[in-house]
Amino acid sequence: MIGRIPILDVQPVVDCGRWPARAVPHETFTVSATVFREGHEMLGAGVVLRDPEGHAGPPALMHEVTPGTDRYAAEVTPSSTGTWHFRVEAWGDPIAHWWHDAGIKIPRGQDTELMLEEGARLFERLAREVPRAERAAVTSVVRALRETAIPPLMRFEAADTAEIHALVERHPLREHVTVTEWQPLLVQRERALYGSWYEMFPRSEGASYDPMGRRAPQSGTFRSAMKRLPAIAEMGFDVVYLPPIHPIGSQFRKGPNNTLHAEPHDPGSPWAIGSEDGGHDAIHPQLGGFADFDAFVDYAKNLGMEVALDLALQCSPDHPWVKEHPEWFTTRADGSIAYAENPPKKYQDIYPLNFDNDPEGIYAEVERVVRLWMDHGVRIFRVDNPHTKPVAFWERLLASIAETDPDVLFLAEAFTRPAMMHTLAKIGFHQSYTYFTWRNSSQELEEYLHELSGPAAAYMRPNFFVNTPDILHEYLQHGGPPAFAVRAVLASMLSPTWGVYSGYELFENTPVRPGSEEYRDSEKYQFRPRDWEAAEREGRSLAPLISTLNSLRRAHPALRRLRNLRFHNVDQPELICFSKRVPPTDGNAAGLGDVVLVVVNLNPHQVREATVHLDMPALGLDWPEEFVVRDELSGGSYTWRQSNYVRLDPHTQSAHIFTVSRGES
Ligand SMILES: O=P(O)(O)O[C@H]1O[C@H](CO)[C@@H](O[C@H]2O[C@H](CO)[C@@H](O)[C@H](O)[C@H]2O)[C@H](O)[C@H]1O
Repeated sequence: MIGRIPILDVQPVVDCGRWPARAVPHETFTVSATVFREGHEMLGAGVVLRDPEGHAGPPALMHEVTPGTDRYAAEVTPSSTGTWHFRVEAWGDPIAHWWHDAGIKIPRGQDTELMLEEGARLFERLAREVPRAERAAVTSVVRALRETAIPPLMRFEAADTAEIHALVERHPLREHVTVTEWQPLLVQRERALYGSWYEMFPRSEGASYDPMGRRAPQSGTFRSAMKRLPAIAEMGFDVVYLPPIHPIGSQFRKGPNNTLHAEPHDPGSPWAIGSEDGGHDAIHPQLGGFADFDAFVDYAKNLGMEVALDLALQCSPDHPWVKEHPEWFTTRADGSIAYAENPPKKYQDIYPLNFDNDPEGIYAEVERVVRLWMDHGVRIFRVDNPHTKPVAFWERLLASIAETDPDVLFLAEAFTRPAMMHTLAKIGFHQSYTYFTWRNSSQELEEYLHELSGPAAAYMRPNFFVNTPDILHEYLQHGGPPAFAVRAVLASMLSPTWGVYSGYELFENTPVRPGSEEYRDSEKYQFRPRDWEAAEREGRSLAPLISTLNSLRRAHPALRRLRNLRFHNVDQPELICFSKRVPPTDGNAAGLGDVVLVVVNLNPHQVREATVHLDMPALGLDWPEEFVVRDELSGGSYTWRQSNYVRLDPHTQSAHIFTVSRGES
């Protein structure tokens, strides 16, 4: 049944409530619904949040988003992790109705005494419902409405003050209260939404590699890779993500630059998991043992970082599962097993698992493997190609892990069609890789970010990697250091979670061949030691900018959110302008809260100038106001207004990152 006051189309509700909407603690989000009623009686609506212990808070009053649309909205903020619920309540609002009618009739002398007495009775009812401390204010309104010695308009005005409106807003007199179903809201730890990721191959750190091939290369180890961790922490990263660390197969091992022939000393792709040394539950002997891995994880933790591990469910032909469980693979008519593919890419060094041959056996083994790494301190998994495995498998695995360990997070690396990407997020993946690397123009970025920060943000959280070992976009290949700076600013300011694959800070930009997005001499197939210190010493490093970006993200709560992203108009297509704001939480209505405003020249070669036209309310400002912007990259301060001139030269500074205040410049 529809209910006394119709409430329709409640948002955010994911697939009719089949899966919960998501948030992190203290993340404010909007609940909206279409609410209306018969006739011209007035109504009120509110959102009630119920915490994981079952305590429901007072309704957050909803307001009509645009007059005449019947679409109401309120912002709510869960305070802790766990399974919350929310519902929308609507009610007839007789006092609002009386205010409206009395405000028209009394000044005109129509039904004056009748209207005043009806008002007095409504406030009498209200006096019985408000908390004791507020009662006196209400009864004084009742007395004033009945004070016949005073002119009627003054009696009405006594009931129409800002204080009384605020009191009624806090404690509305509600009739015909109608409620929706409780809708699920899963509140997960902050890192599910916000974090800075750094991808590194531990085998490259401390490796020796002679490009002339005179000496056999030597792998780095967890112990040598640990030496790199302080510099990563120094750049402000929160998560160190390691590609697979397991033994690597030798059959069909790939050689340098993805060739199909490997010399005996070639290390192979880390994603070709499994050899006689073990499979997904083992560590590559060249990296060290479990004690070394544990030491790496502990050291990262001491530096304030978490270690994320790759979960790539595939096997080299030498993986123990191939011998022990031949039924887990698809055998062809000639007895062979087809290699894996993600068309047009060919992975000749690995076999895919067939999840339908022994679903229970594979499930049990994968859960065992995941829990084993969890026991070694891994609380984040980057899942390789989840879209090539059954969705139901992931839903079961992620639910089972969440039941015992809700802090364990999974990032989906699924570059595929929207239906699959969105569904993986809905069924439990905490984060998703995105198409950010391929969105470079202002129009592409705005359209894509509208999608990600709009309704999809209720269940899908983007991770904006600027590059990966597989993706060196042509913008980086041809744009020089300014292109690297631009993309780092965009990723770190647009998305609460962003990531960098090592070498980015050294502006590595050589593709294996023209037109390819693969790196030349890719670390996927060979060791790649780098001289980080020399690069920094000689000013050939983006590390200082990355540190600044990450420290701004830590200092500004607005940057740790997604749903608060707003774009502003610029009269030059190669400039983009956007802002993020978190309003004040201390009730200081005059304060702006935390506001960051970013302007970027997307052209890495040429100066661009433009006028930026700001959406002032999005910044918490009135249209005619002047305000102060401080550029956190250059240190300069300017007085700005709604329209402002901007000039950005990629060879000196491609972006302004402004913090906004009403203070002095
Ligand atoms: O298929 P994607 O583009 O999403 O890439 C991911 O998965 C690949 C397969 O695991 C992985 O590819 C790398 O490992 C393969 C197996 O060893 C190898 O054949 C490929 O040449 C190598 O690129 C890719 O790195 C990963 O991001």
